[in-house]
Amino acid sequence: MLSFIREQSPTNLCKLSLRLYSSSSKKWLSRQSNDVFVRDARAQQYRARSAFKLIQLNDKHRFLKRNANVIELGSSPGGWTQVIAEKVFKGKQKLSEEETNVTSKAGTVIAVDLLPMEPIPGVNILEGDFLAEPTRQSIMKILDGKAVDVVLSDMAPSFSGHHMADHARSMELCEYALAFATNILKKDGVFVCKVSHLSVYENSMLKLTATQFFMGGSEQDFRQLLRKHFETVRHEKPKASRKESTEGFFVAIGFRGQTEQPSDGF
Ligand SMILES: C[S@@+](CC[C@H](N)C(=O)[O-])C[C@H]1O[C@@H](n2cnc3c(N)ncnc32)[C@H](O)[C@@H]1O
Repeated sequence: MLSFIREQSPTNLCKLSLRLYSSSSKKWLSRQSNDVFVRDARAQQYRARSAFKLIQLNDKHRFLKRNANVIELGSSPGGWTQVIAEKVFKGKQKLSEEETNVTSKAGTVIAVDLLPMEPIPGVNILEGDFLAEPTRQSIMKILDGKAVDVVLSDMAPSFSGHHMADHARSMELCEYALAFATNILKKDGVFVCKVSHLSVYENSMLKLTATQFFMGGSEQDFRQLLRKHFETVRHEKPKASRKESTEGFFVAIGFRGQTEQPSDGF
């Protein structure tokens, strides 16, 4: 491959990259227009097709309940948050825009992301790094001592393109999220976390196709850790998660309760 690139003149390389670029953007456009979840997300006014991943996880495991206290990590642009708000505030009179960023008497939803996010009625949106102390302090302030029913993490690092490094960073975010969850969840609480699996790639002429996923050592260790804290641990790949995507989700149900002295979660 490298020798092929070296043999090309600068003009040829330019033409080649333009062809590749336009063919990959065409592919992306055609994938978007043929994707049933993209269409459904538009029809149902979800901000992202990812909303259906959470809908499918919840349809199977039923962890989002009316009036629950829910913390979502990695929430922007807000597809998951819309689903969470629908379930938690279900049956309540439609919350108005003014009720954004308030603590509801019954049911609190806190959505955290590095990126800004459009408001969702009833939801407390925190823009900040979940790993930073001030962000966690803001979460605790909003909770005001309330026990948490569900912690979800759809956090993903900015991908560097180096798969092993991206995988390691993604697992690190999972570990931080779990440490935090085990400090604030109530007994029998639920933790849902996205993981990015290692993959075996079929690499042909600048076409990268993930063909197989497997759990590396760090995911096995993480699953063991989840088993230590939760009664039931399931690995899920909802239909809405693209086959070629290396992502998967752990759903951990039945938090056994805090065993050690609570720390700040890290
Ligand atoms: C896949 S997106 C989330 C999509 C969202 N669940 C939805 O349905 O719209 C992953 C998000 O994780 C966020 N993220 C990554 N690291 C973070 C961190 N340390 N603190 C807060 N958010 C983080 C990113 O900014 C990004 O918006």
